[in-house]
Amino acid sequence: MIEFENISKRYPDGTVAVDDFSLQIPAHQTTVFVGSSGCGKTTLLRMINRMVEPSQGTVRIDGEDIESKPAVQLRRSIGYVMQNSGLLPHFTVAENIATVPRLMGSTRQDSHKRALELMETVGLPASMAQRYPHQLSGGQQQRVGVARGLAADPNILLMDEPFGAVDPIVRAELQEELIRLQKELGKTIVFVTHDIDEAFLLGDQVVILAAGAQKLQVGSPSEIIEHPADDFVASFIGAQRGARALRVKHTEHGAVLVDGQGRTQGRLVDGRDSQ
Ligand SMILES: Nc1ncnc2c1ncn2[C@@H]1O[C@H](COP(=O)(O)OP(=O)(O)OP(=O)(O)O)[C@@H](O)[C@H]1O
Repeated sequence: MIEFENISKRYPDGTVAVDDFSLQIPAHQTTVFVGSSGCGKTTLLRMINRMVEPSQGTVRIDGEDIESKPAVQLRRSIGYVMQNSGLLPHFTVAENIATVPRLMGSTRQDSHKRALELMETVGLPASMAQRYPHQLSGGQQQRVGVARGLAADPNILLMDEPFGAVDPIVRAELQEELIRLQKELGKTIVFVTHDIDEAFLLGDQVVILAAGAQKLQVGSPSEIIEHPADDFVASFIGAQRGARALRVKHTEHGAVLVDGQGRTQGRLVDGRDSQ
């Protein structure tokens, strides 16, 4: 479990990016920080692996204050995937993935083997191992980024808008792939996005944030959709429009559900809760 306790971050120029933020992030689940640009999502994420040091407060991992751990060691033990994959342009795919195991002391041969295993895990053919990042599509580069994030077999994986720069079709593919991976690996994932649909799709716990990392609501997607904390959250999650504004339409073959654009989304099979 990751805990933020009364965390604030004031940057040297005086910007208060995070103002007294507390949260518990359960292990083996996906927690998503969602909010508009500049609300402090990246700052929060980077305080988990000490890329950013808080001005006040404590971050704990499994009960232990992370300040007690050397920053470099902590950073290497936590996976980090960022928006533009962050791949080293003069390293091949395999070399990019193998960097972390190499830094952690694995032999060249073992690290290469690990890189090939991870390529398979994230759905990349082994034939791409010797390519350079510029010889891959944006979606493939992001897969390499995810493989690299997993290379140290971390318990925690931090993902900062990892699918923000790819087109919607590839994005949907990567999201499905992450859901599949997470079922298999059960990591503690902390994911940052400004896309509420992505947050609801991927998050077990969704944290809706406003400026200064102010928590507007924390809950499962169902809790938030069923009980938005206030009108602002209701409007932010699009409760009254688009894919979440479902209406019942009666047809001669029974009731169907129609979204805000009038498109049929499914058939109403039963009035009771179903799991
Ligand atoms: N190194 C820095 N020095 C000064 N201010 C910073 C620094 N990094 C971030 N900020 C400011 O802190 C606030 C929060 O930034 P942060 O990057 O955490 O937000 P974000 O929610 O991740 O935004 P985005 O979605 O645009 O990436 C913003 O006002 C930003 O300008």
